Amino acid sequence: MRFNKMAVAINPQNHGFKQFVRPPRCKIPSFSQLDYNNILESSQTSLTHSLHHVPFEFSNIQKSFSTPCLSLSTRTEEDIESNPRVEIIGGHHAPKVHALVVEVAIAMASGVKPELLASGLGGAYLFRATNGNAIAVAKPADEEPLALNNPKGFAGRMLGQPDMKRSIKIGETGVRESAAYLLDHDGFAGVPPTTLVKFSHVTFNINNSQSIPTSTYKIASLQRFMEHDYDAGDLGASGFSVASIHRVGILDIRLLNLDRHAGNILVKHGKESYAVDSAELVPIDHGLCLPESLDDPYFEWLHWPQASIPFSESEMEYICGLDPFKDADLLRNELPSIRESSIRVLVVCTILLKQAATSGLCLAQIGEMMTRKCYGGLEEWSALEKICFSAKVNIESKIKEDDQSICEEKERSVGIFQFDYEDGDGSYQEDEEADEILQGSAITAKPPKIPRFSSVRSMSTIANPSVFHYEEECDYLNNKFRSSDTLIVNDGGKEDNINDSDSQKTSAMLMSMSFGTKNYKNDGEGISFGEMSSEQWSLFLEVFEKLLLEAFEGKNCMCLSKQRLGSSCEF
Ligand SMILES: Nc1ncnc2c1ncn2[C@@H]1O[C@H](COP(=O)(O)OP(=O)(O)OP(=O)(O)O)[C@@H](O)[C@H]1O
Repeated sequence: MRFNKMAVAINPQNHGFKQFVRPPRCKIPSFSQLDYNNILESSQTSLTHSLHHVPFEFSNIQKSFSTPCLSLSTRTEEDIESNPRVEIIGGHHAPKVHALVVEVAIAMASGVKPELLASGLGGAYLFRATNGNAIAVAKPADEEPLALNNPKGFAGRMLGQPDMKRSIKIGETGVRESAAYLLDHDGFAGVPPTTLVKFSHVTFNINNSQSIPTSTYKIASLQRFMEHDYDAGDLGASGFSVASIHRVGILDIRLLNLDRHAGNILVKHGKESYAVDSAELVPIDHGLCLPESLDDPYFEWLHWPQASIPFSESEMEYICGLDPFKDADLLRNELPSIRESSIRVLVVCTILLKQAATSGLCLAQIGEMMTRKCYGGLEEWSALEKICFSAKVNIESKIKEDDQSICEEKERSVGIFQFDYEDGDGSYQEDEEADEILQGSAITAKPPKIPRFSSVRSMSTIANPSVFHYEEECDYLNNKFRSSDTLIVNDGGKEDNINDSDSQKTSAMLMSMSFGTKNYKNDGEGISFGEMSSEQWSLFLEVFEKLLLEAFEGKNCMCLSKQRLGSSCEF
């Protein structure tokens, strides 16, 4: 097929592609003259890019050679229904993705079939144009590593079950690929155009063993194919520029990338061949970004010397310009299937990046703060996790105090049982005494009682987290949660034992800590933020930012970079 015989027209009324009938002797612009991107982006088309919507003029393709969809006039509805199709289903407003989808649609219309790529653990397929040039890489959700239809022998789990990482569910990596591209503002890190699509009637892998009826469509990520010479694993890092590594690292920190191994950085040499610094790095494979809880990231660049060089002025400008709340809204609008818990991880990590960079930390130091350590087979929480845990405990105690005040207020206003709590002078008794009264009392209906936290810690801790101490707070919580006979009466009057579910988990978590060294051991569950109400979330962020500031005190990037680089390393 010669592309200069093809024309694309947009119908502004329905924002879709309109069948295009060329008037006689009308000049058709050549493919190169068509500014694909501008036409497609300005149309704001967000509808199906199905083949029967894409108009073609095929001058040199024989009908017998092509797929039925090429003959617009003779197609029946049935033909059209079974034609291969591709449509965008997430990230509609990302730049350059409409053009990509159209190119793939055209290729499919020409009978091109996706080719399974050998590398990677998941099903990744290459789409080529009819001239053989690679256009895009598609990764169907049900062919991810461990998923049902994985073509490389790593199948078995149902969609929605935990992926290779517990904090990401199977079948949900494609949406993360699309998110990474959306969040890579102005192509800062160079993530190739990526979108979430639905392929219908396209031949991908189906494992025969499954008894479930097969569907005619697959959800997949679709990414622009990037020409490259190697991946970073084939080369030493010394040929990469500081800037190119920083850009990838900044993205990984914001997105808490759990999978930045060297194979996920493509390397393209500059025109002036193999000169140092001329290599362009292209980050791919962002399926394990934005976990639903804090997790252990993998940053290949962490020990590359370039990561210890301070951020440049322009990098600082980019970092300072990041707005985590705008980014969160962008994801909510463009990719509604991304869970709030993942969006909150993005917010936390972006705040960390911004504060750390303004405090003078370099990429390696920030990456280290986010990475768990392993001692003798035991995993220790990362510094970021410790700070988040601390902020969570801090706000939990405030929330419980608030709940308690509400309960007390209720009691006062109802006016019953009040005598049980009051001293002779009418003042309220301290926790222990009140507990004794409650447990020993013969009253049938117990008033609501929530475990209290030290009143001394109350609001002042929230207002000034610097007075918060892990040991004090955690010892207190441990003691509280250890007493199995403590009861809560919730609003509905139903009794719950405090030793179940969340409280038990919290208790176990607290018990597993070594307070002397603050070597908090990880119990496998990451810290998550999804369960917080919006008020709790705002409060959490307030405390988190204050604790972060404290953590950065005394750290100096330059000292560390000297240590790391020695004297022979120059960039
Ligand atoms: N945008 C792209 N441009 C060029 N090549 C690509 C692109 N995306 C993927 N590839 C190629 O396809 C291979 C598999 O892709 P990818 O790493 O994304 O798949 P995966 O199954 O998620 O891999 P992994 O096992 O690392 O999780 C890559 O190693 C790379 O060679």
